[in-house]
Amino acid sequence: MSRGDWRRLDESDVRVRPGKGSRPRSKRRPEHADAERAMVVGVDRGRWTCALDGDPDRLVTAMRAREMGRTSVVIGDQVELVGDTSGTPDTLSRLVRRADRTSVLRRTADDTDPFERVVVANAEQLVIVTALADPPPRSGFIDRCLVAAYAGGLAPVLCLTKSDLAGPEELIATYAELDLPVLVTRSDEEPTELAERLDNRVSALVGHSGVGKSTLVNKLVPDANRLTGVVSAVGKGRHTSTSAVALPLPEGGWVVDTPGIRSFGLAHITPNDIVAAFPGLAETAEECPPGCGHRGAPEDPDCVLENAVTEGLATEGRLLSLRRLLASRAGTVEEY
Ligand SMILES: Nc1nc2c(ncn2[C@@H]2O[C@H](COP(=O)(O)OP(=O)(O)OP(=O)(O)O)[C@@H](O)[C@H]2O)c(=O)[nH]1
Ligand SMILES: [Zn+2]
Repeated sequence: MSRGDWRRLDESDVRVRPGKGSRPRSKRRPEHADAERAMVVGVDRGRWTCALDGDPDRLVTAMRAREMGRTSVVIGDQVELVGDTSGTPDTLSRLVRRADRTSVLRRTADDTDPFERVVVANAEQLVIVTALADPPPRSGFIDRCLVAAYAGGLAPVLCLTKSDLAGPEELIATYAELDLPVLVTRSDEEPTELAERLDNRVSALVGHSGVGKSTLVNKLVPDANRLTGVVSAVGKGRHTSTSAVALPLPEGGWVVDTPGIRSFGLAHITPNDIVAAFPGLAETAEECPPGCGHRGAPEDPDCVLENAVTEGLATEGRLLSLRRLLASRAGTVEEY
């Protein structure tokens, strides 16, 4: 493999296989039997802020050990630390291992980075924050978030803000066939239902600027501003507002704010990745010709997904919703 090919490999695909040959020979590193588990809650220029045992009161700053190679470490990753894990200012521990991920959220390639990167790992939910007005909702954005969630292994939740300005009925109807929990909030009321859904889970929040995401985060995490500073400062001074941080919820669990993410990387996602998140339709898709895009005529005239509807495995609306998502991945739906 050439150097260029290595760069193209997403680091999350690289598995460290601890075979006999790779066992460390030095007695000074006896497989890190004393390593402590932690969750990554902040990342800033080569320093990782980690919560030991996932405890927000035991934050430690770590640097990556050389043996980690190119393995990427992002917010939400479960890692193992050795060395000084006291968390005392100006101490650094060493990050020696990263667990396999249960979910991934990728941001798109852009001018500064030509590769799609995982930016949040292991989040259980993706909360798509959309204002009902000011700015107006864009179903293209919601659809692309849904695709990223389904393909990355996160359960999507739709949070509709600013319900004092417009009603949610139309959007609720649009997504009625997707088993998508929809929560409605407004800034003059407490987001109780949302707080319950986030309780004791790791959830990523995404939304455009101005939709009221900060307003929500401040209600969910009363100390959010100070904590953002603590988590992302990591002993290096300045706080970069574009890096994602995980903020601890008062009753347990974390919300990951993603200020730097404007769009998700969907280029690597195949139609089958999306269909797999649709029980009933996924089984029928196995009867489709190889490489089927599942969008029906004219793009995929031999697609047999309609059979799922005639056989009662899925409703017509559900199939249409799936096909709308497939189209949004293909980039034929208006971009946001
Ligand atoms: N009418 C109304 N306005 C709201 C509501 N929630 C937030 N706003 C207003 O909408 C504007 C944007 O809110 P923010 O919470 O800053 O939105 P954001 O999504 O974090 O935006 P950025 O900070 O730019 O990322 C502010 O002027 C808020 O006061 C709401 O429920 N109803
Ligand atoms: Zn098909």
